[in-house]
Amino acid sequence: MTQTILNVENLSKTFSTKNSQIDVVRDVNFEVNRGEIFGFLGPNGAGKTTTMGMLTTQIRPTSGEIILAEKSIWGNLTDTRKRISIVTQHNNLDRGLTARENLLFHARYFNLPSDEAAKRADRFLDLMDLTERADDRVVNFSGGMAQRLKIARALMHDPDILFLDEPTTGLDPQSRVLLWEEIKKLNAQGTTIFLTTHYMEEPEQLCDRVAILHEGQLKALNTPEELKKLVPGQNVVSVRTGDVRDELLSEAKTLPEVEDATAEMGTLRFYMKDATPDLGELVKWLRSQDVNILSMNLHLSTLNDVFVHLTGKGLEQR
Ligand SMILES: Nc1ncnc2c1ncn2[C@@H]1O[C@H](COP(=O)(O)OP(=O)(O)OP(=O)(O)O)[C@@H](O)[C@H]1O
Repeated sequence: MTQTILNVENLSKTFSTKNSQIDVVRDVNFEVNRGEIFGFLGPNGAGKTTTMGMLTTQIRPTSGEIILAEKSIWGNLTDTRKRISIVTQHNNLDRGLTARENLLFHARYFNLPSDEAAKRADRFLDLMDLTERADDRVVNFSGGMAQRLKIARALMHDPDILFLDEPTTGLDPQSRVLLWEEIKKLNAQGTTIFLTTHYMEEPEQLCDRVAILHEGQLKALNTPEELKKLVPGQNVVSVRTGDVRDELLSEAKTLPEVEDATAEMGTLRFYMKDATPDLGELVKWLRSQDVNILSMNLHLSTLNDVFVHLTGKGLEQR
């Protein structure tokens, strides 16, 4: 049976600056199930880090409630902080210590007996593929290794839920894929994971469910497969062109094969009705409209298409 570990109810955060107030998170509601990988997807500035800050007791909400395992997170902060763990975007490892020393130091902070700490350090170094580098100083680690070590450290006190803030930002593609594999392994061993990301591939690869955040509001929440069904036709033709005129878009929407059309940053997107659309007809029409086609591709809908469909903007766009 599905068990809820985290309930977020009517969560809002307004920051006050000198001249104005900014509503960064606006009445957000969701639940995270025990054992799942829950993704929080949105472009830069959507409010993901602020939400994570509230879920991990680092930022006080303006209003709303956060319940972890049936208790308000604000009731007993020491207890809450034992039950959660967060891996932030900053490299806050002690670079002068070895990988293993970083883990043992963290364990001391949580008062773990030293034999238990040593066992756990071995286990998590192994899980994160760092055993061979366990006694090397962190100063020599690559970005991917440092990120894996931060996750190993976060596991040392056996949290109920692990928060990962944009875990693969700044990593090269190979390290990103490796980290995805480590996260999957970790989840297969029972760890509940909440992760924020602005990469659409990440939740497609990793997450059981994904919440889509735009300008502080939750736009949709479901499995990646169900979210993709929100895109009409589920087949998308993207045409990159320098020139996207308003009248072009409204005419595109009336084409017989086209269910819907959007434009963002010099790219026209045609949501096709048919699974095997006649691209020749589309090209003919684009030429008749004097559209300069820089590139064109047909793909099954992605989470970026879902985002564009819901917000009119791409994930790369603010
Ligand atoms: N302490 C603060 N005071 C004022 N504004 C803030 C503060 N913290 C964040 N913001 C603003 O809130 C908005 C959302 O920021 P947040 O970092 O939560 O977004 P994000 O989705 O995590 O994006 P990113 O990936 O860029 O971190 C941004 O416009 C940011 O400038």
